[in-house]
Amino acid sequence: MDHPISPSASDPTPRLALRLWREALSPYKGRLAISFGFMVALAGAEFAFILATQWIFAGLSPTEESRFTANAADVVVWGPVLILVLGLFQAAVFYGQVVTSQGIGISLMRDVQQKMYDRILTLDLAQTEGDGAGPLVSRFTNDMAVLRTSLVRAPNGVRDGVRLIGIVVALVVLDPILFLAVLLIYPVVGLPVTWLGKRIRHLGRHVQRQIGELTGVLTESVQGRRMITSYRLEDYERRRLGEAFEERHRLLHRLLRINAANEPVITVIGAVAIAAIIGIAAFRIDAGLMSGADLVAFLVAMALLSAPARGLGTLNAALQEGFSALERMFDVLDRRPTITDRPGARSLSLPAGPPDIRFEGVHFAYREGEPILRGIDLTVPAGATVALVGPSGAGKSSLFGLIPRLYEAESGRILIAGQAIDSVTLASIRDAIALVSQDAVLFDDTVGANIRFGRADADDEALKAAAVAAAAHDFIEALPQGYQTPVGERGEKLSGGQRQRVALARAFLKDAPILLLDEATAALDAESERLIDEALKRLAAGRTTLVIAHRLSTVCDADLICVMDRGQIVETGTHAELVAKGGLYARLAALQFGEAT
Ligand SMILES: Nc1ncnc2c1ncn2[C@@H]1O[C@H](COP(=O)(O)OP(=O)(O)OP(=O)(O)O)[C@@H](O)[C@H]1O
Repeated sequence: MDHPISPSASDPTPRLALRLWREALSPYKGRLAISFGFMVALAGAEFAFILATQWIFAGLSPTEESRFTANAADVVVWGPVLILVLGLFQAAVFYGQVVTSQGIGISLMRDVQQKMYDRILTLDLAQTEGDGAGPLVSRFTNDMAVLRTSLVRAPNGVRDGVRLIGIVVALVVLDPILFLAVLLIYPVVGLPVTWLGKRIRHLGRHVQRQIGELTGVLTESVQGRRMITSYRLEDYERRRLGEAFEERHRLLHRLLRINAANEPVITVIGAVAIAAIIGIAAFRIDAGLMSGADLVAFLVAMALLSAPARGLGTLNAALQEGFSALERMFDVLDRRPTITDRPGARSLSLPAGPPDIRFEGVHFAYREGEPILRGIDLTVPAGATVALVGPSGAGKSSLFGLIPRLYEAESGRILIAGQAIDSVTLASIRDAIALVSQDAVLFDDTVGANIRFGRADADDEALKAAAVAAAAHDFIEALPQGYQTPVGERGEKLSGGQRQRVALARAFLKDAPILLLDEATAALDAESERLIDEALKRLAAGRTTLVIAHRLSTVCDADLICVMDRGQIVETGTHAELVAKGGLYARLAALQFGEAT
């Protein structure tokens, strides 16, 4: 696996942002431009709103001669209209901005999801199975959720930035000197708020930790009732728990006081700031450098400033979280499969009849140093049925997995019709193999669709013929919607035996020359067992079949039985030969098939 993007000492954010742009955002250039246009329009509307208040208040200020100034008549008519129009315009661009920019986020998520899934489909099984599956699924669930939050907040942050610029320009236009004064005042009055915020977070963590400790003590104490009662430790425990309850009470009270102080402190600070502004403004108005209307507009602008300023304050945290989720998602996109077609690989060329399969000195391990298959030599003659038996963990399923190249052998060769499987294309090998596994994997679709996975272009006649051959047609016809009946998640609406027959029908439809059959271990009722047995016989006829056998009837019918133990083939022969030999098979058969042997 290569990981070009890995956490490093240097800040990965610029690199991630660049990559996000190149691989995900650039197709949305047009929509991004529109969305930015809306943001600028919104900022413009706010700017206009501030100046409109100034114009209105300038018009409505009483003068000595009359109750209104000269342009009052205009203001009385047009003031309300202007505010209304600006409000409507703001509402419309706000809506447009949210829909376009968050719409881009939603589309981007779909793209990344699709890309990740496409990548996963190409990966080796080893990279996605077992331990690998959980983290991969979490890329789609947890990381996607985090990314979604960021994708909502990032455009809001840009919008807040643009709005802030508009408001600051308005403040400068109204009175640059007063604006400078605000710039100096704000950091000073802002300090207590920051300090309070830190205290609240600190205390909050403390409370969380104490709750954890208390839970531990409580659990210990409640579970230890037997001990407490028999040793009469009640008083000791009451004191011990009492101290913990008291500590919690004390912490919660502190948190309460500090939380309760938060709002009042903000109010006081706001009052101090506004008082300072009014104080300074009073001097400037008195000196004729500023009008009362300027001051009103200035205060309106200050009020408008707080929302975008708060939004920008929390933007960074949201972005950082989003980027780390994105990094983990890119990591999936950067993975590469190791089992691939060799350059210039040709299709497997198949003989007219079924092909033979040969294993030559095959060694295999999932992890280095833990060999699973150790020197497998095995020939499955063309058209024959070979049964694999052996204790659990012997390596039977692993041997199966090597044939369609789900996993790669460490050494040795596997040949189909004389061609090494790693020299031909993956698609042609997988086309030549029908796999019927014991868990009979069905997807949440109709019965018909599940069979058709065998061969997508099969017509209804072929579909029905396959179902008949698999002894599935009758039960399917009896379902409420016949072939159109949904099977439910993992085929839960069908019985175990029915699921297996659907899986068999799929293999009939695929009509591949090689059959890999992993028999069900779960017991079926006698009727299902008989139907499946007969279907299997029909399916194996004229194909080269390798079967992991769990049933007596299968081993008795096999041309050859290979007994595996700890990664090796330890015995081969027919059922009768192996029973007579009295080795591992004889013991296994006695255990597994009981008196039947
Ligand atoms: N995907 C995997 N990753 C790592 N180890 C695995 C994996 N699959 C199987 N193994 C290990 O390989 C060994 C052989 O397993 P395998 O499934 O091939 O045996 P089996 O003979 O088919 O057993 P069973 O009849 O129980 O299915 C076991 O020790 C198992 O734990």
